[in-house]
Amino acid sequence: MLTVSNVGRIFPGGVEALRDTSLRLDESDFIALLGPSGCGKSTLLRLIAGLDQPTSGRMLWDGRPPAPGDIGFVFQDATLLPWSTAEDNVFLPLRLRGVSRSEAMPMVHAALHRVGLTGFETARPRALSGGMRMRVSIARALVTRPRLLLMDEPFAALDEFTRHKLQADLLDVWREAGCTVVFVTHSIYEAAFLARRVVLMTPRPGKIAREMTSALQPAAETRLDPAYAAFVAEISRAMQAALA
Ligand SMILES: Nc1ncnc2c1ncn2[C@@H]1O[C@H](COP(=O)(O)OP(=O)(O)OP(=O)(O)O)[C@@H](O)[C@H]1O
Repeated sequence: MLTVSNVGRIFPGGVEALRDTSLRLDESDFIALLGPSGCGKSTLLRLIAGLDQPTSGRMLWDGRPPAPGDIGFVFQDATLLPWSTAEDNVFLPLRLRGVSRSEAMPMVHAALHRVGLTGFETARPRALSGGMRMRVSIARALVTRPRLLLMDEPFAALDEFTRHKLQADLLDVWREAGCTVVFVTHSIYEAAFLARRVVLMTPRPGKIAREMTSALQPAAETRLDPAYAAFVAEISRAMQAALA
């Protein structure tokens, strides 16, 4: 889908956020960008989204470059419009593209259903829990049927129980939607649970230290699988070595 080729990003003022970074994104892949604060994860995600341009290197899309709606973005904060209902928040990206309300509603309701929010269409954000607000945010990103879903620490502010539930549900959503996911996280446990490929990044300057492939079949019960514990240990060792 996308080849990131020897990309660097130096910000005005001289901070080298990314150096010589290469990464391939395939159709239907699930990639975690894992590393400590400041290693350039968000910078790389913004470059993939086209929200920022590299200082050096190239981003090469296979076939046509993404059109509006081909990329969905989910942030740590759900960033919902507080005065709008769940339905209207999910409608927003379609409304901005000129889709009428009557044409959009079946798609909006399908997206809300996909994240388990049927029955909450007319609820406003303040009436929803943190996990439910994040579900609305994911539905809003899915409603345009993106080929690529970019997620920047979306579950970091949630409690552990809610986080585990959303992680398991995200795997179902990913399988159903068939899109490619790039998921930024600080958590080794989260990366090991979700991703097919875990990309380890290190700071100063931000770069990719190593890429690891998962042998797990991701599912809710994966957390109890000794192979999951072994993968977590393997990533921890690799991260320690990369940061040494
Ligand atoms: N717009 C900017 N201008 C200057 N420096 C920046 C800018 N954005 C990011 N940086 C710097 O680039 C480096 C990488 O930042 P980035 O946010 O990509 O890291 P990160 O791995 O996502 O960190 P975190 O996990 O804390 O979000 C950091 O040193 C950061 O301070």
